[in-house]
Order: sequence, then C-alpha cells, then structure tokens
Amino acid sequence: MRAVFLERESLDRGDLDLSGAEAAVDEIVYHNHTSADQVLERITGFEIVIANKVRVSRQDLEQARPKMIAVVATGVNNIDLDACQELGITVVNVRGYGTDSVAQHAIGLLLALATRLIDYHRDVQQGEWNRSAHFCLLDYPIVELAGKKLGVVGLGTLGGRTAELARALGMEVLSAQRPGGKPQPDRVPLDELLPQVDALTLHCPLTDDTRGLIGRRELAMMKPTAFIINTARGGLVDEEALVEALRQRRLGGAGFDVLTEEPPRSGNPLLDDDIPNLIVTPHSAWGSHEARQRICEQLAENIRGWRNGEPVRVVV
Ligand SMILES: NC(=O)C1=CN([C@@H]2O[C@H](COP(=O)(O)OP(=O)(O)OC[C@H]3O[C@@H](n4cnc5c(N)ncnc54)[C@H](O)[C@@H]3O)[C@@H](O)[C@H]2O)C=CC1
Ligand SMILES: O=C(O)C(=O)CO
Repeated sequence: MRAVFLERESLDRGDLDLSGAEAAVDEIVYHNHTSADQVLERITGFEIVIANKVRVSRQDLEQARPKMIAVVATGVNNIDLDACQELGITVVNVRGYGTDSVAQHAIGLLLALATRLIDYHRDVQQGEWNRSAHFCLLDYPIVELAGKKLGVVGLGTLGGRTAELARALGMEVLSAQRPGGKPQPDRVPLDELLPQVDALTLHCPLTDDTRGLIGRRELAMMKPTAFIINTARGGLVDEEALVEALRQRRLGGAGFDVLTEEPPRSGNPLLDDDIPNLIVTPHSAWGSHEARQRICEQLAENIRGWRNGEPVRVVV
C-alpha cells in the first residue's frame, strides 16, 4: 500500500516524528509542497493521499481514483467530498489535536484587541512613550472583557474550549443556534445573538451553508464597539464588508487567522496596513509543536484503522 504526502512542509518543519504513519504503509513518497495543478500527476498510482490544504478536485479524483484521502487538518473544505462519496473514496481527518492551541490563539486575538496591544507596542517602538508628558499612554480605548458577552458560532471542540477560556476571563457566553439544527435551550438564532454580543468568535466549518455567514447585513447588526475573531476559515466573513465596517468605525476591531485565499497571493483587502484595530495572523493558530505532533499520531491511527477495516475519524 503506497501513500503520497502532498504538502509535508505545511505540517512538518523537520521537527516531527512521522514514523507511525511510515510504519502503517509500505512506502510514503513525500512532496514538501504541491500546487493544485500538480495534484493529478502526483496522486496517480497511489492508494492513499495525504493532504493538508491543497485543493483536490473532482477531476483529479475521477482520473486518479485513490482509495483513501487522509487530511492532516480538521477542515476538509479543500477536498471535493461529494466526488469522494460518489467514487467510494474514504476521507478521514484529524480532530481535537490543537484544541488548546487554537483556543489560546482566539482568546489571544481578543485580548490583543481589547488591550490595543499592537497599537501601544508600535507607539512604544516609535518613541511615543519617551516623548509623552505623562507616565503612560492612553491614546487607544481599552476594554475590560470581564462582564462582557461573547458570541460563539460553532460550539464544537474549538468553540467549546474558547468559551471556557472566555468564562475564565469573566465573560458571559452565548452561542448561535445552527440553522436547521435541533433547537437547543442554551442557543439563540444568529440574528438574535449578533446585536447582543461585545465579541463574536467563529468556529464552524466552511461549507456551502456557512460561506458568507457574516456579511454586510450581519456586520450591521453588531454593536459598533464589537470585536470579531475568525480562527475558523476565510470565506465565512465578507472581507470587503468587514474592511468597510472597520474603516467607518461601525465595528470595534477584528482578529483574523484565516483568509479567503491562503497564502494571499492575489492580495486581500484585510492586508491593508491602515485599517483600525485589525490583527491578521498567518493561519498559525494550530501550529504549536504539540498540536502538530498529535496530527502525526492521528494520521498513523487513521491509516492503520482504514487498512484494518476499522476506519476512524471518517468524514465521508
Ligand atoms: N486556524 C486554525 O489553525 C484552525 C482552524 N480550524 C477550523 O475550525 C473549524 C472547527 O473545528 P472544530 O471545533 O474542531 O470542529 P467541530 O466539528 O468540533 O465543531 C464545529 C461546530 O460548528 C457547528 N456548526 C456548523 N455550522 C454551523 C452554523 N451555521 N452555525 C452554528 N454552528 C455551526 C457544528 O455543529 C459543530 O458543533 C474547522 O472546521 C476548521 O475549519 C481547525 C483547526 C485549526
Ligand atoms: O486543522 C485545520 O483545519 C487547520 O486549519 C489547520 O491546518
């Protein structure tokens, strides 16, 4: 049984132990990076495809016909799942590997926005404190999070842990009812949640149902002081509308770890350097060594389970 790992360097910078996955197959062929137009050629002839973020299309799958795709991420929005289902290709992913890493990042972004950490740090570096008449700088409004409301969209593994950390800061947590989902007493429809919250954090997957979930209309429903945190996926939020709202001070700030296009080769409206109280990180929330090593362990389990006829973490 042969496997091809399309994007090793997107997971492993030479600091991880992949011996479990290597032992689970006869051979792994490694590519450090693969672009979408190289996928077909590289997966042809392999039963198992290991992928992280590269787009694997219906056309690739129909022609190459792998038997299994092991995604070394939780999000599987880069894989044509309908095509996999139709072609009988098993897709597995990794889950809960980086819960503490991603939750600390989401809360880290929220804390940085509330304390204006980046703005004060930049002013200190630029000598504003040296020149100040007073012992402190007070040029950006500082928000105390305790007592404020956090809205969580996607109260699953990562949303749940982020909610716990927010409660530890003294925040009250509300969570959004999934449209069409079973009504739950502790959840409120998104439209009811948005006007109430002081901060919103997104943790739902990117699917056809959630693409554009937070658009111009939804941003307009939020408090002009509210923060929005996205460590889930680019595509959940209308980026142009977000920039507009931040520039017109109709929103208090935004912390984004994910963009619609990654890397943002064609640019992105959120990368302009004059947008007030915006922090963008390069999809790094998950990237602790501990989390990445857990991915390797789950990858090995996923391949072994599937080979033994007892597949685990099956998406389709
Ligand atoms: N920035 C990063 O480094 C990382 C980002 N992610 C992203 O985070 C996402 C969530 O990961 P987990 O929490 O592990 O997944 P999960 O499956 O445990 O939780 C997702 C939750 O979202 C809910 N949901 C789906 N659609 C919804 C909607 N329209 N409204 C409200 N709730 C909705 C689901 O019911 C589920 O409870 C992943 O799909 C991935 O895109 C995951 C890991 C790292
Ligand atoms: O696990 C995920 O979905 C991530 O985005 C990190 O790769």
